[in-house]
Amino acid sequence: MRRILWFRRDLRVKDNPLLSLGGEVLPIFIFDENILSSLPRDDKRVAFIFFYVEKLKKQLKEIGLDLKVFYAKPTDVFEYFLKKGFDEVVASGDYDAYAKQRDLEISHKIHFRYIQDTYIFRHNEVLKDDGSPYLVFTPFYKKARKILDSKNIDEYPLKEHALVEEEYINLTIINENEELLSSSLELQSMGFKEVALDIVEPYEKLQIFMKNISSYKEKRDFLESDIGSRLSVDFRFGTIGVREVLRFLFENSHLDIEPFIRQLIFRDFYAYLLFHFPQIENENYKYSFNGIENEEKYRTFCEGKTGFPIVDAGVRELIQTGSMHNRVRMVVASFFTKDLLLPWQWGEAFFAQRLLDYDKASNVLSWQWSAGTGVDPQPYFRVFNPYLQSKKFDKDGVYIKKYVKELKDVEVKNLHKEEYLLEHDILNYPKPMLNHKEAAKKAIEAFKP
Ligand SMILES: Cc1cc2nc3c(=O)[nH]c(=O)nc-3n(C[C@H](O)[C@H](O)[C@H](O)COP(=O)(O)OP(=O)(O)OC[C@H]3O[C@@H](n4cnc5c(N)ncnc54)[C@H](O)[C@@H]3O)c2cc1C
Repeated sequence: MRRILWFRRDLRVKDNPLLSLGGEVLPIFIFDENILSSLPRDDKRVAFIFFYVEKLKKQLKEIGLDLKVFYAKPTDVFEYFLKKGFDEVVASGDYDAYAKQRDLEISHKIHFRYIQDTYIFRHNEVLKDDGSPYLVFTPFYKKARKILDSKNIDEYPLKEHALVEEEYINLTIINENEELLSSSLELQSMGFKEVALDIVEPYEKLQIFMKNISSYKEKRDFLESDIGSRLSVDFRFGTIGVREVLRFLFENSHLDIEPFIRQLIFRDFYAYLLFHFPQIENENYKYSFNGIENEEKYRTFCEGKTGFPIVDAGVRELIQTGSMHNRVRMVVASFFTKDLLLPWQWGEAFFAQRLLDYDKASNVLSWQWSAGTGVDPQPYFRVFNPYLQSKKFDKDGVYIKKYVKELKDVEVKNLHKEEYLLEHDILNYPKPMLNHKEAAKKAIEAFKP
């Protein structure tokens, strides 16, 4: 068997099912021109992926293999391989519409084999007794948890492979005339800039996180302590496998690991819903109301100048770091869809452009959850009060003051008070752009089925 091993969301050697097949192989990674061409030249994700692609190449060399790296449209890459006598291409699944269509087109050229890696469960592994997909998380979680007790965490053994002869040193570019060009393997060859990244290796994150895992449930929402694992970006690009994390957790089962396992299963649930209900990528699952387009409100939000401290801090954190605390994502998405009544798709796209851990399933489903329009959403009449949220989860205003410097001299208690913010001028910081109570009332009316 001659196989192309297509690394995509699994940028690692350890416990990678791609490397458990054996035979003659050509490992590849494609910087997808269709996706990259619209990104800013200093996109942090491209730099992050590049860092791990180089690392993967090194790791593969250590086991006698290598990685051929392309900057091209994936269909052009497989066109190139057509005459080279490969039996199949193997890759782990990707559930969003673009990825599915891309894989379908490639499967018309070469036999395409999916393997399970990105998620804990296959899309058809956790079903109701009548064979239909679950629509509510808790029963999904209960069934998934039973399966997990007996399987899905074993490590894939690394097999012996023979490396297909190819040129591996350089970056292979396929241009618009389908010509193959060779360039040095660096970000600049694709037109991107080096970006300073604060990369912490996933194993190190896991070690740090395990020290706090017992207080994860109780403290994960609090912004100052911020004790989350920060592994979302690693799950996104497979720089650590979810099976490995689960094995590690089970080895520490004397600690309170369940709340964290629940979140991992949540991630699976969202991908599962996107697989079974692909239309939710763009459309509401529930209720027809879909926000009111308003460019001006949108711009104010994107600049982090709504006058709502917790919302502005979240937006600015995202712009500066490529991340946002989970609790703040929930507050921001609620504010966006309910207070501002903007279409959730706009907010989803705003996050998509900036989140380092951007994942179509988690992002779309979370935005639809916040808007109350998703498969298993919060009730449409639940509107987060941004002031109460910040009072509870950022009591001392540490998070807010970190990202909204204009508020550094404001007394902490006033950061959480609408009347104060509406009535006082704060140098260089706007007044709240709306009254929350009135906005919440309007939202409930608008979303009411
Ligand atoms: C509006 C909105 C948009 C979001 N967009 C994304 C996204 O694009 N990519 C993404 O990975 N997560 C997204 N999330 C979920 C969550 O905010 C992040 O996974 C989390 O903040 C990552 O931090 P962590 O790794 O420290 O998480 P931890 O608290 O350590 O959780 C462990 C892992 O569980 C998973 N997880 C945790 N919470 C959720 C959740 N609510 N939904 C799905 N998976 C979860 C993640 O893979 C995470 O790494 C979004 C949440 C909201 C409310």
